[in-house]
Amino acid sequence: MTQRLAALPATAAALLLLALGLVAAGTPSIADAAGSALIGLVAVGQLVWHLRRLRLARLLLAPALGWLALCLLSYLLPEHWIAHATWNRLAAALAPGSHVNDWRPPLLVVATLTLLALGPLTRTRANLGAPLLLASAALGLAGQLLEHAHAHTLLPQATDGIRTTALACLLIGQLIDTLGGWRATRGSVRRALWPSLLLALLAMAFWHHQRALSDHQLRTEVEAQGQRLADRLSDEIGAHLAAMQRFAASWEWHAVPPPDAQWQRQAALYHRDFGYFLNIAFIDADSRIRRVHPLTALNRGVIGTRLYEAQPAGRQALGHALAGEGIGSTEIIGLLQGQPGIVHYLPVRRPDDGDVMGVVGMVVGLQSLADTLFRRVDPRAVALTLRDGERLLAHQGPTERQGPWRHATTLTIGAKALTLTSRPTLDALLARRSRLPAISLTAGLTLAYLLYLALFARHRMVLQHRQVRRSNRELRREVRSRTRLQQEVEWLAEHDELTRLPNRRRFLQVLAEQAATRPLSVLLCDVDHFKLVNDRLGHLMGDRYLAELGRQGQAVIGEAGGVFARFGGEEFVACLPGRDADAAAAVAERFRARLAGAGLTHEDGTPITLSVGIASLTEGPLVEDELLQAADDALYRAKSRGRDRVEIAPPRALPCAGA
Ligand SMILES: Nc1nc2c(ncn2[C@@H]2O[C@H](COP(=O)(O)OP(=O)(O)OP(=O)(O)O)[C@@H](O)[C@H]2O)c(=O)[nH]1
Repeated sequence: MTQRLAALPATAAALLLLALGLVAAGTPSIADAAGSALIGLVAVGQLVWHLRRLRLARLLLAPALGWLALCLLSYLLPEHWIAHATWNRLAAALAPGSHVNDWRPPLLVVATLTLLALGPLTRTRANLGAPLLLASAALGLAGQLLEHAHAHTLLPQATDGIRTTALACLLIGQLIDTLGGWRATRGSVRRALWPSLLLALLAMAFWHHQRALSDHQLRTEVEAQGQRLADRLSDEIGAHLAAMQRFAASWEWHAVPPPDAQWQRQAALYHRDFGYFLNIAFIDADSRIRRVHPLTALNRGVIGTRLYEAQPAGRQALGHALAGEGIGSTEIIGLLQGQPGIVHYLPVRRPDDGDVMGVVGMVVGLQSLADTLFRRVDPRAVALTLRDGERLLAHQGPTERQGPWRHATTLTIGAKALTLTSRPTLDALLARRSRLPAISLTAGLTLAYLLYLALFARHRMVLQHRQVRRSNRELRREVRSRTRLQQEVEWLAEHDELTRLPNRRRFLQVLAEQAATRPLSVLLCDVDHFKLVNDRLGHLMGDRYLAELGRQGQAVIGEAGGVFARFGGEEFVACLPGRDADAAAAVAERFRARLAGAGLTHEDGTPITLSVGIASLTEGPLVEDELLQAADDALYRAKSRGRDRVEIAPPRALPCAGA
């Protein structure tokens, strides 16, 4: 309860931060709003979870997880399965003009949020992997903080400070709330967490390395592609210079000015092949324009114009060519066609004396040249610019959502060095970007999660097995002690504890077992004046006497093949199967004699004596009570006749068969 309350402020702080961030941004971009909404959804889900409205929390977190799953898929699925453009179309359907990157946070943020959203769904249960999810989320967050040092990557993985802090608040809230729940299984959590966390860390390090490698490769490709493009354009420029020279050389055998029809025909061919030759003119030695192609209304007006006066910017280049010093090229000048361009002047010499009889003027429109050169490049994938220093001469492709890398190279047109810059668009780069790092990260984190589950379950099983073994051992010990007790109880039920002889009950069983044995004698023995022993020597000594008496009797009766038992008090009984009365009397006498020598004496030194009554059965059925009664009667007689003697019950006193 206390933990739950302590977790609430952290989660509430996350929501507050997000709200403040949105308010401070004024009109936030779709990316900002979507990122905050996603974190906010998880935060509200977690807040409700802290309040233990688990069902509602699940309802709130499910859409967030669905959104995150889509983001993850957009990072993982190969381009030929779902193209980057398709994801962009999906994004545009959600909000016109938006792109997939507006709706999906960086991969590391997606991973952290997914792990945080899964936390409440596992409900703090260590056996469902909650500790690893939280620890991996912490790793993801740490990765985002470190990511600020790697801003040169294609897509930085860190989100802004407010959202990163909000994520940290969510993490702290969850940690406070869940820590207590793992106390019961902390041993297993510790065992499972470290190896799997190490695997998660390795997955992140591997992802980072792979991403840097793949970005480096992509960047190298961009540079190579830019260089290939520059080479192609240089070739094209080389081709048009050669064509210009061929064209100028073809007029050396003609009159001045060349015949107009022929001029128009020849120039038209070049104009068709090199569309950026906006005008092709023949200028005589007096710098007057004599022929021009195409014959547009504008061009008709310039025929006869003296270029020295009409075009001061080109005077030097024209003079250079007319003086026979080679091709003269102007600086970049504004053309009548409304675009920047260069005019090349190529001298036409008389074949006999080599004098310059005129020049061919080629007006190259730089925008048209760029259009021709750029035509082979997809304007959606690469933005191209042609610059003269800072001055933009031509541009093709988008100006927004450009990738972070550009390739610049120098193109020389005549004497002019221009800069050609190619910059692939972000979407083109993302479409070409390898999915392998994202797959590595996702697979690594999943493996770490599975490893955690396996190690945790294994450790729990080991503990349970240990517990079962301990219980088994205790159970076996209990069974042994109960068996011992049972045996003792059983023994006590049939024996006398003091003398360790069979008791009355056992004796009666033994007697019953001998029911068919004839002759069968029973001896009832009673210690004489035993009360005196107790009174004078004490009960303890009386007990010792009884125990010794038992041993002596057991020895004598056992020797005779009988059973000796304690009948009660100081009374003993013996059963002698196969012995008649006389044989039993002889055994009784042996017992008395042995007792006399056993050293058991009264206080005055007189030996302890014994009175014995014997009853024998030679025929007929055994009736135990009657046989014992007869022996008791005989004992009584022995007592009354002075004790320390053996008396035999008269045979007639015994029951007869059928009597
Ligand atoms: N120490 C001890 N005394 C016992 C035990 N069982 C019975 N006695 C005693 O045995 C004595 C029996 O006394 P009595 O029955 O009066 O007989 P007696 O003194 O032996 O005299 P007679 O049998 O008539 O010769 C009593 O004092 C009992 O207390 C026992 O287990 N231990």
